Formats: sequence, C-alpha cells, structure tokens
Amino acid sequence: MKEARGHYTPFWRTLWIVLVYLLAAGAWITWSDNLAERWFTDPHTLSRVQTWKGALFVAVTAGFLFAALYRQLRRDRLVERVLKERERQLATLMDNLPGMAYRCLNDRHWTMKFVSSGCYELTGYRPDELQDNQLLSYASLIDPEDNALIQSNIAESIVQQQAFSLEYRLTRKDGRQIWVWERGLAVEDGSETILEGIVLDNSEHKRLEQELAEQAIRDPLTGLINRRELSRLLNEEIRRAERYGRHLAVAWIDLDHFKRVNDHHGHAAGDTVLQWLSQLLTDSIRSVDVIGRVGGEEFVALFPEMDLEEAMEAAERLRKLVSHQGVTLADGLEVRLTISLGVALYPDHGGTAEELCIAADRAMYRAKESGRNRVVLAGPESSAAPAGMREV
Ligand SMILES: Nc1nc2c(ncn2[C@@H]2O[C@H](COP(=O)(O)OP(=O)(O)OP(=O)(O)O)[C@@H](O)[C@H]2O)c(=O)[nH]1
Repeated sequence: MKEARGHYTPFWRTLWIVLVYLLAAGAWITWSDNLAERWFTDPHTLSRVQTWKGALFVAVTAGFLFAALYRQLRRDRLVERVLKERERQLATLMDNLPGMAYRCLNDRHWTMKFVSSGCYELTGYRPDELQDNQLLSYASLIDPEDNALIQSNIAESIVQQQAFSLEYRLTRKDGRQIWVWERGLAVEDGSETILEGIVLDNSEHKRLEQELAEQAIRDPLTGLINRRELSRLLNEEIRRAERYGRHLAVAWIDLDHFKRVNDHHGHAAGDTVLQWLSQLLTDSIRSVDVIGRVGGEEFVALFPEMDLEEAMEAAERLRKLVSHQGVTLADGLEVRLTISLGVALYPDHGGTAEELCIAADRAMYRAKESGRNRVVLAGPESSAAPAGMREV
C-alpha cells in the first residue's frame, strides 16, 4: 500500500480521492434535497430548484475535475520536459567522456546492453558491434591474463555491494594494446545483475608510472641499476642460491686513478668514461649476470651460479678487456684506463648481501694496495666489517 518514504501508491491515492468524492457528493445530494423539500413545497418550483441544483453540482464537480486534470497534465508536461533535458545532458556528457560508459550483463562475455559513442575512440569498434556481442564480445578484447582477475574483483564487489575499480589491458581493433581503467557498480535489474560504469584509456598514466618505476631503480648517468636495486637483486639471488645449494659470486669493480680523468679532461669527460665503462661491462657479461653502479666510479657485478674458478675467470676477463681498450673523449683524445676488482663468493665469504659486499669491497682495496689493475679474491676473514667500509 505504501511506497518508500511513507508515500501512498497511485492506486490507493486515487481510491482515497474517489471515496471522499462519493461521500461529499452523497452528503450534498441528501442534505440539499432535504433542504429544498423543506423550503419549496410547491412541486413545480421544487422540480426547477432540483434541476438548478443538479446543474450547479455538475458545474462545481466539472470545475474540480478541470482543475485536477489541468494540474496533472501540466505536471506531466513539466516532468516530460525535465526528463528530455536530463536525457540530452546525459547524452552530451556520455558522448564527451574521454572513454566509454556502459551497461552490461554480469556474464562471461560481459555482454554489452548499452555502450556510449566513446567506444569507437577507445576500442576502434562501433557501439553496435559490441552491443549484444553482435560482432564480438567485450570480454574477447580483454587480455586473458587480466580477465580472471577482473571476474574475481567484480564477484567480490557484488558480495560487498561496493563499486569496483579495475586496471587491465585491452586489444583495440587495430591490434594495439592499451591500458584501461574501469570503475563500475553492480545493480539489480529485476532478477538480473547488471554492471554499469565507465572505461577510460589509462595508457599514458601507465606509461608514466612504468617510466617512474624504471627511473627509481636506474642510475641516470649510465642507465645501470642503482645501489638499492642491486641490493634487492643480490638478496634475491642469495635466497635462490641458498634454496638450490648453488654458488653466487660478487665482483666489486673500481676505476683506477679516475680522478685524473676529471682533473685533466674535465667532469664531462669523466662522465663519458663512466658511460663507456658501463656499456663495456654490460656487453661483456652473460644475460643472467647483472651490473650496477653503486658509487662514483664503483660498480658491482653479480654472477649467479658461478663457482670460485669461473668467477675469477670472469673478473679477469673484464679487467683485461678494460685495460686493452681505450676510450675516445669529446676532444678526440684517447684515454686508457684500468680497473681493480675484488671477488667474493657465496657462501664462502659471506652469507648475506652485506657480508658479501664488504668482502668484495675489501678485496678490491687489497687489489688497489697491490698496485691496481688486478683481481683479488676475498680472504676468509673478509666478512668481518671493518670500520668505514661501504655496503650495498
Ligand atoms: N665525472 C664524474 N666524476 C665522478 C662522478 N662520481 C664521482 N666522480 C669522481 O670520481 C673521483 C674518485 O676519485 P678517487 O676516490 O680519488 O679515486 P681514483 O682517482 O679513481 O683513485 P683510486 O680509486 O685510488 O685508483 C673523484 O674525482 C670524483 O669527483 C661522476 O658521476 N662523474
């Protein structure tokens, strides 16, 4: 009988008005008939009075009917106008969205029931091609790896009756893959669950995000991974070496007399040398090895699964390579440089990233002390950290 917020349904409101009308009309007829019969005893006059009374009743009820109908029709017209205006505003809004608005079924195809015109710019498909899976389903555009995650996220948001927010990859009609961001809500439509929301192209944001993540782990001058990332990778490699009972070698690499390059040729020339050395080292290691820049002219190489002999060989190879090559500076001058290397092995010279780096760094210092341009293996005492020794 009652609708939400205490309002009566149209049926009960109409019934109520009609009942009031019947009571009022019945009371008026009875009361006015009695009064007329009492006042007008002459039958002819009484008959005329009854006629005028009837006419008055019809005129008054017609007046009420007119007022009620006029009010209702005016209100209908107003509502119609407001609805049309809202519809127009909504259409403008949807057509100018930087993505597409949709309404779809919660099925494995994400069958689209409505898609705004922005669909064409976003996916390359016209709305009618996606609606009711006429040409293909929306699900078929989604990267299969992401689709499983989307399904579980939406299922969870339905249970929790909350809006969902998703990021996934979509393949456009031209074959280009883009990142999109979607926000939507599940609504009940009769016995069906319908999803309504918007999908926006998020590729630029994703690209910047990836660029920033990449910048956070790289040294801007050489493009090599930085100290923090190297430390993370070393810890990861140590865990792997521990799990599979394998070796792992670390080589601490330091340019010899690098200060002289800066002093004689300028800081820019020094930068060129650092870039040249980074490239040379990167080109000379295996694909599983990693080189990082951990300080001014200091580099660290990680050699996973290398035993003592292999690690010493690899380090020696790098030393020779650098000493046999020269770097040409911007002023045309060729400079020859050497490197000193300290090698430490997991688990022989340390069980943690810190211990290994201290051992390798210390061995590198011994290489410097012994005349530079050489490879020195860490000693058994290396893992004890001397004061002032640097760590990754
Ligand atoms: N051009 C340039 N120089 C740098 C950079 N970072 C550190 N340096 C320089 O690297 C030099 C390091 O000097 P030292 O620590 O004395 O080392 P070295 O001259 O190589 O001497 P040894 O290591 O003892 O052989 C300093 O002159 C720093 O200014 C950099 O990013 N660019």
